[in-house]
Amino acid sequence: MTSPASGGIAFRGVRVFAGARLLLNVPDLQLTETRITVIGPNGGGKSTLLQLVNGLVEPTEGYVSVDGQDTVDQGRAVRQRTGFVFSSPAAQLVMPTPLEDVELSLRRSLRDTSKRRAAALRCLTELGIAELAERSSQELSSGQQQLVALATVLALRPQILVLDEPTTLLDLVNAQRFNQRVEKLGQLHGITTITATHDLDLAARADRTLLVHDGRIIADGPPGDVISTYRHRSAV
Ligand SMILES: Nc1ncnc2c1ncn2[C@@H]1O[C@H](COP(=O)(O)OP(=O)(O)OP(=O)(O)O)[C@@H](O)[C@H]1O
Repeated sequence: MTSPASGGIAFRGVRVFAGARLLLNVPDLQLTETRITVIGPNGGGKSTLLQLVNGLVEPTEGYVSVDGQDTVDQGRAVRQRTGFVFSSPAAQLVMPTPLEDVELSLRRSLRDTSKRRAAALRCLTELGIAELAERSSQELSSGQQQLVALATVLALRPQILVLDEPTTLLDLVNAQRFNQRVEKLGQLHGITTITATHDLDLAARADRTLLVHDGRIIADGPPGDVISTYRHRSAV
């Protein structure tokens, strides 16, 4: 077992500024649960919090570590084990077809092109989208694109998966399908997931939920309690 000081995701004395403006203030946070959800109003700081986990945002003060590795000093190592899925899949799909995008993710870990192609296909198959492999990515629906974006990240077998409002563009059926696949693969491969979401049903399916408001974590604990606090505060 890892020690509480180094295991999981740790924030110590973290403050993020944009100029003089304080965007996020997290004095002390240790995340060791498998499924974590982050909720809160627009502009509260959820994305900033998530992006600190893999060094996409650097703390102005303090530090963030993943299993003892500093997200700034050891950013590359952290990013190798921490996959990030954005709300807009277009940001993550750069190749003409899904198969080529997953192959691109694997270019460093698998040099042999035929093995790489086979691994990319396996990854698409695992997500139930093998039939999309050679379609034009631009012509896929948002839901299909979001699953392909997830495949490009999962291909690298991350230990931690950070999902920033991943189902915003999806209809109810596709959002449920996406969430079920993430959940199933998370359990299958022992992946920790941290998901920012406005979907409170999804937020409830977690071991721990954080409520972020005005750049601070104002509630933290079992999802039911934290969601009630959020609903209570948001009541108009
Ligand atoms: N690069 C940046 N420069 C300046 N301010 C920023 C930057 N990125 C975010 N902010 C500000 O930081 C605050 C937190 O934004 P953030 O995107 O983290 O919130 P959020 O909770 O994810 O919001 P939403 O639910 O709308 O996605 C906002 O006031 C936003 O305007």
